[in-house]
Amino acid sequence: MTPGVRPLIAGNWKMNGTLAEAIDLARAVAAGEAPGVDLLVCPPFPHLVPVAGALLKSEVALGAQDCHAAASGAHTGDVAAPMLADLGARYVILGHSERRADHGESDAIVRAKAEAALSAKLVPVVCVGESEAQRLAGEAEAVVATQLAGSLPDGFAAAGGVVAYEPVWAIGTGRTPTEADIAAMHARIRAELQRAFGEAGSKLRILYGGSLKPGNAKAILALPHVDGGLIGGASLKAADFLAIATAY
Ligand SMILES: O=C[C@H](O)COP(=O)(O)O
Repeated sequence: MTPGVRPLIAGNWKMNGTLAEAIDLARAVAAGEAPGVDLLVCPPFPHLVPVAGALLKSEVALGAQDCHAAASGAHTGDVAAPMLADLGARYVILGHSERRADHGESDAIVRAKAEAALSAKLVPVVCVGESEAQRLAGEAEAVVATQLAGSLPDGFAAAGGVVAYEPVWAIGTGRTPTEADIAAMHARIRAELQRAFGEAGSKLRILYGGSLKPGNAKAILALPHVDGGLIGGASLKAADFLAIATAY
């Protein structure tokens, strides 16, 4: 963790669950307690409105998993950032490796989407991370630095933007980098944020994502510059999600 920075524990529900399951999950998370920690859940688009309703009387924030770079227009099947803000979302995940892979999202596209999010007063959660081949080649930090340089827009720091480091090979696999490797990468991301945004970059939240579970959360979340987590699989069980959130 970074001294003086309030941790963020975010659940990325990806493309999972029925509507009834989403509402039950949201209610269970809302009923939990994680003192000193910000909680965020990011359901699939069709579940955003009912989940917003389930979270109404709680402190748990709502986020989406993507937005379009344009504020409106002829983009069949897409969702604009102002629409998300309108229904109560406060955050939007952008540039997740699954979107980079499934939809060919480049750093430039992610940056354009982040600009749209900022314009709509949404906090972007910009994901970066290397492939296994890149890590084995010793390129992990350089790859992530390039992604950050290409993906983060002006105004990112002023809006309290969030970076999520997610090694692609650790997502949904049960594998994680060593604690030393996570700490080294988060230190590098911190240095890049400070280079880009000056002092404001010192306090931006840097999340770790990739097979974060109740069993490894305490050790990983205690590392320097790890200011929370972006959680996939384990966020689909309220007990596991809350166990991670209370691991500090
Ligand atoms: O956005 C979340 C990440 O992709 C991590 O997913 P995971 O916790 O299932 O490995």
